[in-house]
Amino acid sequence: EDTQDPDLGRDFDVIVVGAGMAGVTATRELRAKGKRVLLLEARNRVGGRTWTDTWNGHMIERGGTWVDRLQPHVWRELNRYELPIMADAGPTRAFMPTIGGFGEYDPSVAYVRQKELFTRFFDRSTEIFPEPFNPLKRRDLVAQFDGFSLRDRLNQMALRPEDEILLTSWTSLYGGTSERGALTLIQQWWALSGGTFEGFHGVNTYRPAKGTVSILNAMLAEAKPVLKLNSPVKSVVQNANKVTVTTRAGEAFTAPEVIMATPVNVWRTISFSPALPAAHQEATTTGVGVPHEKKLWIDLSNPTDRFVAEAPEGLGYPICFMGRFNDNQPVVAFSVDSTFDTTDGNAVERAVQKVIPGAKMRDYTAANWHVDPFSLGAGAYRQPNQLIRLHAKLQQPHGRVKFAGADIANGWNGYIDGAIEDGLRVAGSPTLSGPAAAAASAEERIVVPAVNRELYRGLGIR
Ligand SMILES: Cc1cc2nc3c(=O)[nH]c(=O)nc-3n(C[C@H](O)[C@H](O)[C@H](O)COP(=O)(O)OP(=O)(O)OC[C@H]3O[C@@H](n4cnc5c(N)ncnc54)[C@H](O)[C@@H]3O)c2cc1C
Repeated sequence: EDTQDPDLGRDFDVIVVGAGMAGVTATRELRAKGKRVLLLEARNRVGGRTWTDTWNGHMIERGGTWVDRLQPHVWRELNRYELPIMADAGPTRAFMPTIGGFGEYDPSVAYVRQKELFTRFFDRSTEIFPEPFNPLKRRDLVAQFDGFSLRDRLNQMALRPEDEILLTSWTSLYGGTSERGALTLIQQWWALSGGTFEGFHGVNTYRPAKGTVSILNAMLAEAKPVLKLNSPVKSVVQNANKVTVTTRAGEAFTAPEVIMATPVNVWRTISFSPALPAAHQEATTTGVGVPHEKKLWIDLSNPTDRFVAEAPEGLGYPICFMGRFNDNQPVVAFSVDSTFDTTDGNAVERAVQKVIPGAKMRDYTAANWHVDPFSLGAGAYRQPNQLIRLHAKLQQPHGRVKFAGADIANGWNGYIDGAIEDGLRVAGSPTLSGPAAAAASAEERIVVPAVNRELYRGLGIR
């Protein structure tokens, strides 16, 4: 829908490539500054790695879901547009790994031991990230830990097996594998969460009641850019005066400035002239998005109650995390297992039954973010040494081409909040940290359902 001047034609002030949270935020900011903006999106929808969809009559999020007041950029947007949020009701049963299989617990007691272990795991995190929106503030300390994988940290702790398996559902899910993921990113998230277990897990409690897409729709309604869907960009060619962006269909547009708000992993599928700088090439080749991540929505006829299950890494569980968080909603499950074929319904049911023997599946749907050509991975998760080697460089422009996204954000890297933060940054708008972040987190123009932060994930009180 062309809501800007229809005579704009093919020449714009700025072309933004990618209508995820970062690209849409940058677009809104640039429109507020009076720029003529073309927003080019490859898919037939906005949202990218957030995707509010309908399945069997349920509203589901196939990608990013949870938001929290500790995430000031997204919190400010929810308040700005007065978008309602809901709290998950939370599980009534927790299945936690034990050496002999799974133990079933009351959620209020299931996490006592895990809290102790997490707190030890994160040890010096708030010292390493004293200003968590400025990850290189203590570059000297970061340098001591940046080479560590999550697995290195687990090994260093020399845990008893019955304790280690309480952590590896999380280290595998976040890192893709514990070997692949960098310790420093999860340490930074811990610092962003206030350095507590309740904060760290609590950020997965609230969700936009009308879907993550409600944030994007509100921004787009305000910005009214020229938005072209179904327009995958094939090449980005710059000369001294302008940049020409060409879609796979051969449509060409020009602007003096281009913002690449696609996932880092997708850069390698786009032809840049001149070629990308070395750091950008390294990042897109080695990858930052969690590989092989699949998110499934599963309709189980048994069990039908609210539960959560965490499966350890390396013991043959294709699903590492699974739960029903609200009554009468399908079960959500995550997998980072490269061998798990989610097109095979029998394999999916077997994977569920590995965690809950006797479970019965009626139907399921899966999003495989790794094979999706416009994400080539799930949420970002850095690998060891990428923070010091690459982070600052990836935010640098390449001539007239700038880069944005959750994958390269300063604060909540890999989250919706990071995408919004980085959209602000690339558009030259202030980002939030310190007292400004605290003020945004304190905003209460929306109703915030009460939750009990003493309980795992801040269970909703119903
Ligand atoms: C399964 C899953 C669960 C998650 N859970 C959470 C969560 O609970 N909370 C949270 O905060 N975050 C979560 N995340 C992370 C969060 O969704 C992302 O970090 C964030 O949405 C990324 O936003 P972005 O704008 O940086 O990138 P994207 O959302 O990937 O946007 C990039 C856009 O670029 C487009 N594009 C790609 N290639 C081209 C091309 N060649 N031409 C034109 N356009 C192109 C894409 O289609 C896309 O729309 C999750 C992610 C996944 C995958």
